[in-house]
Amino acid sequence: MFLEVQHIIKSFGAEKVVKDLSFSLKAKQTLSILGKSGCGKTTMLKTIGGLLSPDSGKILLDGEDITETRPEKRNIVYLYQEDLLFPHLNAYENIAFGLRLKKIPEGLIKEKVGHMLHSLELEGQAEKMPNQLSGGQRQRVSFGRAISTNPSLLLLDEPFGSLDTGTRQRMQELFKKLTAEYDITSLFVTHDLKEAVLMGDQIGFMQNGLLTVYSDKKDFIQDPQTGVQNEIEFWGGLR
Ligand SMILES: Nc1ncnc2c1ncn2[C@@H]1O[C@H](COP(=O)(O)OP(=O)(O)OP(=O)(O)O)[C@@H](O)[C@H]1O
Repeated sequence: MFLEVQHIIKSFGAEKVVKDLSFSLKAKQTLSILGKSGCGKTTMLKTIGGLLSPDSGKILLDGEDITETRPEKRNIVYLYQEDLLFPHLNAYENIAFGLRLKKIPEGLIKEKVGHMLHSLELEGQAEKMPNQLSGGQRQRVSFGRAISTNPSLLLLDEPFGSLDTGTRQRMQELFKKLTAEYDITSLFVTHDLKEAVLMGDQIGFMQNGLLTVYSDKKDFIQDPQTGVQNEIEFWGGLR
């Protein structure tokens, strides 16, 4: 398995927020994680990304134990809803930022950013500053910046939460396309049931710091805890 999370526990004071978290994920797959506010999703992502240290447990990425590795050395990108672009850099430079840090030659940066802008359907927006872009366009630039450096793992924390329904739907389609094109392995946290089903190759449900990963989408749909059955009954009741 590409990502292996083994018995992670994380507490804040007396509050045990992540309880014995264990799961694994194959390369190039997306695990979507659904859960109510406060159940520990962000804490889980931050622990995997290295922004928080677990009390105990292990994290292996591509066979390497990264539990103690500093966040900037993990090759993991954490992307969240309010993720800010650099306000003084235009769309092109925001995407190029990580590549410049890696000292990639200018010609190659031009090629990679050009390709990314095309994939993100942002041609013609390259020169715009963040405050001249729409919310959905800014989100796409953030996304481009996150994946342009080919991270081993992408952690997405409710990335489309602030977008209107139509834009959100287009971002979901674009995300699917880009994860396939850039061979991305990701954890996708969302409050949205439909989004969880659409985005995940696998689905997990988190409740009170405990994560259940379903081997099959059908099991997820049938489990009364996940809320899918309520949803089906609601829509069925309107017929
Ligand atoms: N730095 C911290 N110090 C103390 N408690 C914290 C800290 N960060 C999170 N918590 C607590 O841990 C619990 C889980 O928070 P977390 O942010 O992981 O939830 P979440 O599932 O991501 O929620 P949401 O969907 O609302 O973002 C909450 O009770 C929160 O108050």
